[in-house]
Amino acid sequence: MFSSKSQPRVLRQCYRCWQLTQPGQLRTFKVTVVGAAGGVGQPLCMLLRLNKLITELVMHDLKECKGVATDISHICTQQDVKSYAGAANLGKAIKCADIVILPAGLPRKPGMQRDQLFDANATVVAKVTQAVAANAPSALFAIITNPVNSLVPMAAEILKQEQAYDPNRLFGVTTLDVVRTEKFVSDYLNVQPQKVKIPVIGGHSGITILPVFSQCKPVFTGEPDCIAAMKKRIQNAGNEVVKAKAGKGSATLSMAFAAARLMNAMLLGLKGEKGPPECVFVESKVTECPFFATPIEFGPKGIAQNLGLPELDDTEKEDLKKLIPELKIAIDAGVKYAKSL
Ligand SMILES: NC(=O)c1ccc[n+]([C@@H]2O[C@H](COP(=O)([O-])OP(=O)(O)OC[C@H]3O[C@@H](n4cnc5c(N)ncnc54)[C@H](O)[C@@H]3O)[C@@H](O)[C@H]2O)c1
Ligand SMILES: O=C(O)C[C@H](O)C(=O)O
Repeated sequence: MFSSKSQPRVLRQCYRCWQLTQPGQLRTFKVTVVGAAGGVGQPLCMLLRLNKLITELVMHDLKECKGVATDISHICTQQDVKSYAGAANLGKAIKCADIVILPAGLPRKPGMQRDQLFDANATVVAKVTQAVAANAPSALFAIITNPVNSLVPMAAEILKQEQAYDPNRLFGVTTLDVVRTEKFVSDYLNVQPQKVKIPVIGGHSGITILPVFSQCKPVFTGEPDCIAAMKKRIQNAGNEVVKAKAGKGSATLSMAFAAARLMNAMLLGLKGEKGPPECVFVESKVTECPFFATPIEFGPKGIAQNLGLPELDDTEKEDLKKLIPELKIAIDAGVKYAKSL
């Protein structure tokens, strides 16, 4: 185990535990990144080093990630950085984490669909889910690993089997779809991306990704043809990156940015502050799909409020009708797999 504060270890107690014993101290937060040595994991850890709400950043990977952790620990922000390698150390890495974020597993190669990753990545997510149930059942658990549409329902089922399921604490990360949409819309409208607010609902694959242009702020001024083209680009943006990387993986840096943004909203919620809502794939009753991404407000126990379906125009209602059967199939595949374990 690597620890940035490992000298002298005998005299030290965990900074987070020490802080919690101090009168008047605010809550501190431990975030564990599982898959931390990977393409998404490394830049995500770097961005999380900049988050003042995190007091302990723990990196875990099957591979040795001491080098990356040492490197990242030299960034001059106040945080304890630890790293663990190997399946045997997963429990220790996760123990008592406030948030576990999971970018572990295989990325796509050109020509692949996300659901073709299911066989390889279901095993990874299942193992990590069991470890979360055993070591950090109160943690918020955010899954980046693809296919999100199947692996999040699968994780929910495993958590139920382990009697550790709280639907307010399990999330599929779809923030990259929102980040992309904000960027493409801001370029079109010629405004700053930070000024654009637009919900992206549904799931995280093809037509299940539904950007709700009718609710865009500022108002999206494009004609229907332009909206259709932009919607298609958003739904295929993952492919755009996979193709451009030509066999060297899928989106990593933009994903890290998106996940760091989501982590900040969740941490603000945990701290009891009202952060910005973010669209996330969660257990849901807003449509016929048992899991669905809608804008979520975070609080001290995870989901504080699901803001539900935004108002939709006629085209968006049609798109919603089309996406539901596809999303249901993906959800069922995850649940079926979990039940077969
Ligand atoms: N939700 C999204 O929007 C989104 C965006 C980008 C990538 N992804 C997904 O994220 C995943 C990771 O992508 P990447 O580019 O970082 O891949 P990568 O291959 O670069 O990194 C994955 C890392 O996971 C580690 N790993 C594998 N199994 C593990 C286990 N059981 N425990 C701990 N670590 C383990 C590997 O050693 C590796 O370091 C992929 O499934 C990809 O499709 C999702
Ligand atoms: O496209 C992928 O496979 C990775 C990710 O889901 C993305 O949207 O970029």
